[in-house]
Parts: sequence; C-alpha cells; structure tokens
Amino acid sequence: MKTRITELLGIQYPIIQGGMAWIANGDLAAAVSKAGGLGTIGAGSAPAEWVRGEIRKIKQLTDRPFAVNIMLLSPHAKDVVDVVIEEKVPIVTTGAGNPGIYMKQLQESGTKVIPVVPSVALAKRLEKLGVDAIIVEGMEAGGHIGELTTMVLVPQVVDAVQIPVIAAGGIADGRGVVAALALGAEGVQIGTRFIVAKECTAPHINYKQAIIRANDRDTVVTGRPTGHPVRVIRNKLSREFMELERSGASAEELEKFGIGKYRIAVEGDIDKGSILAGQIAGMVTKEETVAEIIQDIMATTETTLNRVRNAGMEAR
Ligand SMILES: O=C(O)COc1ccc(-c2c[nH]c(CNC(=O)Nc3ncc(Sc4ccccn4)s3)n2)cc1
Repeated sequence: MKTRITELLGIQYPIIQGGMAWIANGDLAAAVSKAGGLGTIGAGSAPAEWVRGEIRKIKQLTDRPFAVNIMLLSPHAKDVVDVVIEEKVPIVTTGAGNPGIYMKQLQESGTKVIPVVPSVALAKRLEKLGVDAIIVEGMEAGGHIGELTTMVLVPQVVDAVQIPVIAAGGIADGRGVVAALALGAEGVQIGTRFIVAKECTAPHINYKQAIIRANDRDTVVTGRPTGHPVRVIRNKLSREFMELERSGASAEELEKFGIGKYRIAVEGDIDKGSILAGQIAGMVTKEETVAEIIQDIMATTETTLNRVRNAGMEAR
C-alpha cells in the first residue's frame, strides 16, 4: 500500500506503532519495523542514556527505518534530543507538548519530525515550522489526550495543512485504517493493540491481560483538572482518582497523586497503578505476534476496501 507516509518514511505499510512511555522499548520497535511498519521507541520520562541503549539495540536487530518518540513533558526531553541527533535516528515523533524549540537542531541534523497534535491551530503552527507530517490523535487514544475525537479532528487538520496526516486514537484493525483514509489521513498510529504483542516485553502480563479483558466502556479519563487528562482502564486506582477529583482536590494534589502510578501498573500492580490504554481496548482480545497483528490489519484493510467499494457500486 503506497501513500505519502510510506514514501516519506521508507516503510512497506502506513502503520506507525505508538511510542508509549515505559512500554515501547527496542524489542517492540524492532519487531514492528521488521514486519514493515514504523517501530517507535518511547522515551517517555526515561533518562537519555536509557534511550541511547534502546537505539543501539534496535540498530542491532534491524536495518529498517525506526523512530524515537520524545514526550515533551519529560525533564530529560532536551538530553533525549541530543542523543537522537548523536545516534543519527532518522525519524522523531513528539507528544504532550510543542516541539518548536527543538525544530532547528533536529532539521539541521536531517531528522524527520512528526509531532502529535490535539488541535488544528497547533497543526498549522507546526506545519509553518517545517515538520514533515502530523499525527492527529483523537481522545479515543490511551494516555495523555486532547479533547476532540479522531473522527472530528482528522478531516479538519487535513483541510488545514498540505503535509501528510497520520490518524491516531481508536484504530486497531483495517476498518480503522480505511476510516482514516476516508477522513484524508495517509497512515495510522496504533498503540493499544501493540501493547499485547508477544514482542512487547516491557509491561507485566497483568497489564496485557487488563487490556485483553477490557470491554468497550472500560476506560475513563483521569486528571482533567490538572490540564493533563489521561485515559486509563477503570480500576481501583482510577476510582480513587475520580473520588479525589469529586472531592475538589487541587490540580497540584491530583498531579502528585498521579505521579509514578503508570510505572506501577507496567510493573504488574494493576490495582494500585494507572493502566494507560485506549477505548479500542474492547476490541483487543488476544496476545499475538507483531507480524500477526500487522498482517491482520492489512488483510482487514483489503476486505474493508472491497466491502466499501461494492457498497458504493450498489448505491449507484
Ligand atoms: O503546547 C501546546 O500547544 C500543547 O501542545 C500539545 C498538547 C497535547 C499534545 C498531545 C496529546 N496527546 C499527545 C500524544 N500522546 C501522548 O503524549 N500520550 C502520553 N501518554 C502518557 C504519557 S506520559 C505523561 C502524560 C502526562 C503527564 C505526564 N506524563 S504521554 N500529545 C500535544 C501537543
């Protein structure tokens, strides 16, 4: 399948794996790149030297293109940018903030920059700064989210910019890919479904099982009063978090309550930790290899395109 995204990134399929903090390590990213997508190492809030180690690991595992996601709320973001440049990482995606301050040094080093944006305004500002493409992430996504849905935000950003758009949030099979293409996107970013991949070695099995067990209504958004809303799977901790919000706790108290809770879940305590995952968790029902996931996505893309085409023919 060929789009401006597959050409820009040198990948076989327009499938980008989300660079999820604490979860997307070199093992997962290498498996996705080897299977024809774009594997992404999630720097999250990790120190720059951890990121350097994962970059060197993926270079041992594959020659195919890969990316590093820079989470801009991380205290190590600047050092991670330096490491990305030193290690000649070809592609960077960014999240949770505006990458404007790093654009000059990244572009001078020839790194392709693809920011996640939650609004049309930021998409237009970043296109002017010279980013190579835009990931438009709807609030269906797991983790730190904006307020608008994929269905609403993608076509508005597509209308507002000339550079290619990647749709993210609520996508886990070919129906989501075809929907994204219909909205004007030329690629998709998938996070939640890759968390349960066999090659995703970081999260404890309890984390994966929480996603596999989740149904359509099992995620909630915590932390809205802090200005950093985060989508998680309902559990004991999210109920405590919502209780704290209802009791009128300040943004600082909520922020403090949330610190470190994500890592606790990744390490296996799914009662006391925050299980970051998207609304599509209800459609993620089994652990598979990355190759099986990508093959299923592309096969269901094909069957969906045929179904939509036939429906269109009959409608004439
Ligand atoms: O500066 C501005 O105009 C605001 O800019 C932005 C505001 C938000 C975003 C945004 C929303 N979603 C994303 C990409 N997705 C994510 O970044 N998802 C994440 N999940 C867990 C994360 S770890 C975390 C999260 C919050 C607080 C501390 N740590 S980051 N980027 C991007 C840019």
